[in-house]
Amino acid sequence: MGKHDKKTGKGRLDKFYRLAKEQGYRARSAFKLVHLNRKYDLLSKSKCVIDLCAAPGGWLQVAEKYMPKGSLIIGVDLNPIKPLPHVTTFVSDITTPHCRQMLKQHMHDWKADLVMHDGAPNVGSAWVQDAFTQNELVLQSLKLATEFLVKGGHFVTKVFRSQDYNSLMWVFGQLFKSVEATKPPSSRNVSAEIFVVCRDFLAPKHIDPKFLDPKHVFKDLAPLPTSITTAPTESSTTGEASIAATQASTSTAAAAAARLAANSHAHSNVFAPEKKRRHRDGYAEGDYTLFHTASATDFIKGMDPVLLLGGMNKITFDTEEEKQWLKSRHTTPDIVANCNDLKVLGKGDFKALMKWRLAIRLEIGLDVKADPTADATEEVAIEPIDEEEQITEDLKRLQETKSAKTKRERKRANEKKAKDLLKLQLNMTAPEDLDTNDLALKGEEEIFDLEEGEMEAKRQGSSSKRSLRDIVQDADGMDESEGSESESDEEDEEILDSDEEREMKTAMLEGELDGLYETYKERMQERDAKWKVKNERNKDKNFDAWHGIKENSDEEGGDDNDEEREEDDEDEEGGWDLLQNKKADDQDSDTDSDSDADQDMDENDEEVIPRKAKKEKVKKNVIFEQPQSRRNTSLVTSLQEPEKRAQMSRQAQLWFDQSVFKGMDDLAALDGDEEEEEAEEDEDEEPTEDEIEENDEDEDEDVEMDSEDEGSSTLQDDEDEDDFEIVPQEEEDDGTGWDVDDEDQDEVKKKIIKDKGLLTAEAVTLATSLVNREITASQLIDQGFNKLSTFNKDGLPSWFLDDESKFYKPNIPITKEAVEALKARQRALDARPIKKVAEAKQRKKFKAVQRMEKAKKKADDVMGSEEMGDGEKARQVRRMLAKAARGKQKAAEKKIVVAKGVNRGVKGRPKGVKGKYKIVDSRMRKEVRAMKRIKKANKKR
Ligand SMILES: C[S@@+](CC[C@H](N)C(=O)[O-])C[C@H]1O[C@@H](n2cnc3c(N)ncnc32)[C@H](O)[C@@H]1O
Repeated sequence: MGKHDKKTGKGRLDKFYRLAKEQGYRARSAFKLVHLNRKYDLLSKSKCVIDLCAAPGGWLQVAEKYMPKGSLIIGVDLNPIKPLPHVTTFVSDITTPHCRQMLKQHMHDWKADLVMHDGAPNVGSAWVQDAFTQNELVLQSLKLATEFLVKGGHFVTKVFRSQDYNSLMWVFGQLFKSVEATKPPSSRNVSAEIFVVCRDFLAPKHIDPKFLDPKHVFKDLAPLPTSITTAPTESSTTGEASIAATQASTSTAAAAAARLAANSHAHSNVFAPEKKRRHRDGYAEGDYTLFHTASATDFIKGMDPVLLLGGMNKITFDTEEEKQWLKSRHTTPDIVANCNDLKVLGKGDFKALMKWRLAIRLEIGLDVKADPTADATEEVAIEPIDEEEQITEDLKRLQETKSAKTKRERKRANEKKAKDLLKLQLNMTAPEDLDTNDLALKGEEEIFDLEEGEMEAKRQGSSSKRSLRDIVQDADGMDESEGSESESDEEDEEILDSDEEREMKTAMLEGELDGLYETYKERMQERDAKWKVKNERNKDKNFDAWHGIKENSDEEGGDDNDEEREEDDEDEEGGWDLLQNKKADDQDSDTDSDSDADQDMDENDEEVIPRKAKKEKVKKNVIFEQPQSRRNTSLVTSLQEPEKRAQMSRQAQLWFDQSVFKGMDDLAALDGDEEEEEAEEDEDEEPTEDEIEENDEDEDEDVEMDSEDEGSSTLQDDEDEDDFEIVPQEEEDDGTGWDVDDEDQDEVKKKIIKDKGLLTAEAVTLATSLVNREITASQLIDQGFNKLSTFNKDGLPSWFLDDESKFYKPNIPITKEAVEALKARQRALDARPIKKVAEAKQRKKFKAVQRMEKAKKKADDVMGSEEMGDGEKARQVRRMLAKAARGKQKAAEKKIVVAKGVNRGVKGRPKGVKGKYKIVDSRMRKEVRAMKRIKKANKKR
């Protein structure tokens, strides 16, 4: 623990500290005398100087330096002063007669021209000597000065500003002609010290001793106690003896406490010790010491330990009891050190002292440790409540928990739904993968029924992951079991296990899912124009230009196309259409039973429903509630509705579900022509029963049909049926196909490659390997026959095929070089605006031709001239042609240099300007600009 922080306040090692070091002074305070001497010229005329409180001898050094040679310089201090040349020093207390004696001895009846006093209670090692206050010291030094000063001599003293400062000044004024207080620049601002320079000692014959008696000069000065004791605390249980002792010192303690209380910094000194405070108000009244001690008893038993810590310098352990505390286990060496020097403590140290105080107080029984458990018991004491209140409380709590749980679950479900929807939109999942709950997105009826199904499935303890088909089947079973418990299990199994049933339901669900997928596609299409492009690309059955020639050869291609068509047909039949067919079959076969069932159903709504009839009813429930008029119609008709509805947006569904639209079966009728057409197209896409039959019959023929005819073949049928004039569509060709036998196709592709070059990295890679003979054409063709070229799409749903088309394609090797080459070309293309470049080129070319024409004419003239010789003519013509070929050189730009300031009027090339230049005057430039502005403004008018 250092006494001062070397970076702040008093401890700051400032420039005078360094200067003193540099100049060999023993203390930085030497500069104070240097400055005083500079101001008052005290030393040069002095032959004898007494320095009171001179250690370590800085002032003595200065005196020796500035005083005339052979002067008598005497220094006295409590501390010994290292010998200095031409300086006499001795150790003494200036307040004692010994000092006076010694001075007399050294002065040999001489009188001093200057008495200096720079004394202060020692803040270093001599704390014990701090019995004197600063001003007492001053008065003592003045006393010695009056004794040893010559008439007209000077007295310089250090004073600390306080309420007694004026008294001191008055006394000085009585004894000296001139008294001046000053603060030399070397005196730190943080210090309250000032220097009083008393010049021209009057040397009165008789000086009233009262002038130099502190008791009279400092009238209100109360004798300062060395120990300050505060009144005992109420809780204190000290013995009678200590009370008596305390009472004895009460008067002095009260005075001291009052002084301490006046010092408003005391508390802040403890709570924020890092903040150095100035004593702006000077010293507390009657307190002229800088060092205060307090006994440990005061601290431990006192009422305001913080005030004590903030105002005192030291805590002492003098009494027996206090010495016992030193032996306590709580009194660590740190605590002792802290007590020794309170002024240097930090917040942590003060805290530690306060803790220590508490511990000692507990030890000696001044305080009683509070029982935390007792307090706690008191705090948590709850008044008994009656049973009813208890129940209400419990219920409330339960409700809160339940609602929180429901909220959480709902939130989770919503999040899941949103995620699944997103997945579906991003094509990351198939509608099939969705939870039945997610079908809420597709239509109300479906939600209701399928959720019911799933719930029932759960109830029955079926496996957690079940397909929709299972759920629907279970739903069937459920209703049956609900409707008639008397039905035998065997019968149930008969129904559920029926292959026909299963197939039908599978087909139905697949149909639904296809429908949903179509809706999704439409939504995507609406939203994203790019999707359309992608979709169109995906429609390309050849995948890409590199699928091989299999699909493009006439024979194979024909087959393949037919296959595709068949696949398409089957796709169309798959799911929804298949379901329709099956249903039609069912209808044929089960007409009687169905009609019976229908009848039964109509008649006995509430009664036990016969098996078949119930089954039918369940089916309807699963799909959606139909209007009465439609109930008796076939399932084919009934299932068309959900698809149509599924194609509607959810908002539209809600809209048309309003009562106003009830009875309007054909919602398409409400839409515009466009939608009608769409509906018709849909119908086209979904062949009716008859069409399917016809298609089946014509299957063989179809297989043999050309690819060109294929598009129209089915359409032709439609045409017959629907009286539509179907314009056979040209086969879509984006030029990426690879039909080697097709002359025209080949031409088209060649043209594209010629115009645009190879457009894909795969193409460039393959072309490069062909050119470099790394692969032959036949090898390339052979590679076309791979597992990917026989992609069997039978029975695969369209969403799957769409998805597959993205990834199910041959992996054509791509080289880095090919990619780089393409990129470079693209960059080059991007870099130039093609049209403008072409135009510029043409212009350039045209001008060059014109120049050459001109040159030719001139050359003719030259050749025709008779004045020139052949050699000269040849030279002339060569030069002219060369000039024409070179074209007009751009005239070198002229630099405009504005001459400003001193450069105005300077002639010749300006500094640092190369090439052609023109010097202009700034005024001229301004004028020209102004003219232009005016011209422009006039034009506007
Ligand atoms: C700030 S120092 C003086 C520095 C000195 N002027 C110098 O330039 O080296 C104050 C000195 O006063 C001394 N002092 C304090 N009380 C004293 C006393 N009663 N008698 C003698 N010297 C005393 C201290 O010992 C201390 O050395």
